[in-house]
Amino acid sequence: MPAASSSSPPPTGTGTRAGITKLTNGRLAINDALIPSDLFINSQTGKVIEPSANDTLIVPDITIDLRNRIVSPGLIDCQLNGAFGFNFSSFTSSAEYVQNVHTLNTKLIRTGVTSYLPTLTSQTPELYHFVLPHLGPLPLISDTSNNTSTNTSNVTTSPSTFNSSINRKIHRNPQNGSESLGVHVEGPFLSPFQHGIHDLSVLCAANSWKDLEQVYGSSHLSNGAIKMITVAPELGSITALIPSLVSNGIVVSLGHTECTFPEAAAAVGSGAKMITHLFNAMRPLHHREPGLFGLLGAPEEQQKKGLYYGVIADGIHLHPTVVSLAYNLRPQGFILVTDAMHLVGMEDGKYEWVNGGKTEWIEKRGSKLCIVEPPPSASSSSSSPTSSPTALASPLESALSSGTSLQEEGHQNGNVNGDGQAQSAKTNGRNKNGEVKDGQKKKWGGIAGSSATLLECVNNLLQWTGMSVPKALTSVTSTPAEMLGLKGVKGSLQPGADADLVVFEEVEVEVEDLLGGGGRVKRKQLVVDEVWKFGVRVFVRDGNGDGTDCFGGFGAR
Ligand SMILES: CC(=O)N[C@@H]1[C@@H](O)[C@H](O)[C@@H](COP(=O)(O)O)O[C@@H]1O
Repeated sequence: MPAASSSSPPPTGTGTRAGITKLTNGRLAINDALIPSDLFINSQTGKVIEPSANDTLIVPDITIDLRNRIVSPGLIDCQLNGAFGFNFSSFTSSAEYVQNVHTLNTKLIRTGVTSYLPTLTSQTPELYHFVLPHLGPLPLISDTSNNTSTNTSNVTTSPSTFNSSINRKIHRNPQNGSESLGVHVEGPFLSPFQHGIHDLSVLCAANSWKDLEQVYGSSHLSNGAIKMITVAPELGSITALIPSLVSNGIVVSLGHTECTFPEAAAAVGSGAKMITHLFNAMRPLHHREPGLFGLLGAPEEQQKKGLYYGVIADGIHLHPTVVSLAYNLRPQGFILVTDAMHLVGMEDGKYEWVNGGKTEWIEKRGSKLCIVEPPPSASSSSSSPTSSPTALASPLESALSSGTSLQEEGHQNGNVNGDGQAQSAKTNGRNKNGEVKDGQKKKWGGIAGSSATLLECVNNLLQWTGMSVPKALTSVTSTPAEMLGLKGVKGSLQPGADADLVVFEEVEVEVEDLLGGGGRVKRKQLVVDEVWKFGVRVFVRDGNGDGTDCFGGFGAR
């Protein structure tokens, strides 16, 4: 583990080095407050530590003056499809894939995101089987010394063979950059009437655990690789399968759905606790059939286990006042997510994307991403899966009482007439612009995820609402950690938590008062100055060094 080098100022403590750093003169973001306090961290254990043990004051190897800057737990993104040119659904070879994931991790951490859920839009079973072994809380390493996570041979074996051949170890290595907390599989058990830009041909319904195993591979449902699954609760028997998912440590999130309120409530009763990008890719709130939104109307005492919801505050997906409204529905469940695609950090232009069984194109114009027709030079090609994705038609079809294809008829209770009665999507499906919605046809021009970083979303929230910095930070630190069952481990500055930290400089800007009826207002914005992973400083913003070392080497001193 790296220790302070000779170029560091002399430690203020004495004795042998124990890998302890004292961050002093900082303001710690804890709950809703910024608390002036020292923070002690241990680079050997990678944890935040108590300033004293057995009544003996801990002697730090080094003390760093934070000059009144803000110390936050590292940010957590629960929905990240890719960034910096790489999408998690792009698989060529295992070696290349592992390298691409590593590169993404080392870049992502510079944005303040120290852990995240790599997210896969609806894909073919073959793709899940190939990529899931590489995306879990990795790196997984094998028992044999010459068979590391970068060894590609594992991946060509069946998932069960793969699982039994490895010894799961999580490297707490700061050099790995941002850390996967497990995969978020957003699909393919989603409504064809709220598919957004997901490929209709791979959507399906699950009627048994076997259907889930067929899609993801049985080992990935039980070995921690999958941490979250987004499902439409009205499809097939997925609601009955939620308890099994939960007992395997998987968070069930509801989204891309036409569900009614009773269907949503039944799913929560079965153990679902999250909503995927609230407002986007779901039927809008109807005052006589509130659908998924009805869950947020339940009194707090009925939400004993808590209900959480992701919100994309990129300035494209939702109007600022809708973000503010979403926050006020249940602040303790509000989680900012990016839903970012590989176009984050890229120039404007058209980029390929593996969408289910096809190669498609996304165009970036400014911060907006849209799915577009392929450029004339490119042909929309099949990704040549080794077995046909139509094999999934059987669970999908058997989900329908009439045996009618979902793509033809839609969810029978999925839409609501003027009296709030559920009715066929075919007769009443309308999009939010009031236009008749067609669940079957690809809508060129549809929003295709975001190109925002999580910090940009935090800064938007600060700018639009004027809420306090620590409050905004809980939506990307302690709240997602709690939702993932990692309270006190991630997203926390309490002793015992992983010392994943971001040091922020706070700047004040004057912006248009979007929610207050015009005029100009002063708002706080955050800039990443430093990032620490497992107690080791891995990034320092250019020109912002304080003379002490940046051990990880991802950023300038
Ligand atoms: C990666 C992904 O699937 N992202 C969804 C997208 O599918 C959907 O089209 C969009 C807008 O949804 P809306 O038109 O319902 O607001 O939201 C998200 O970007």
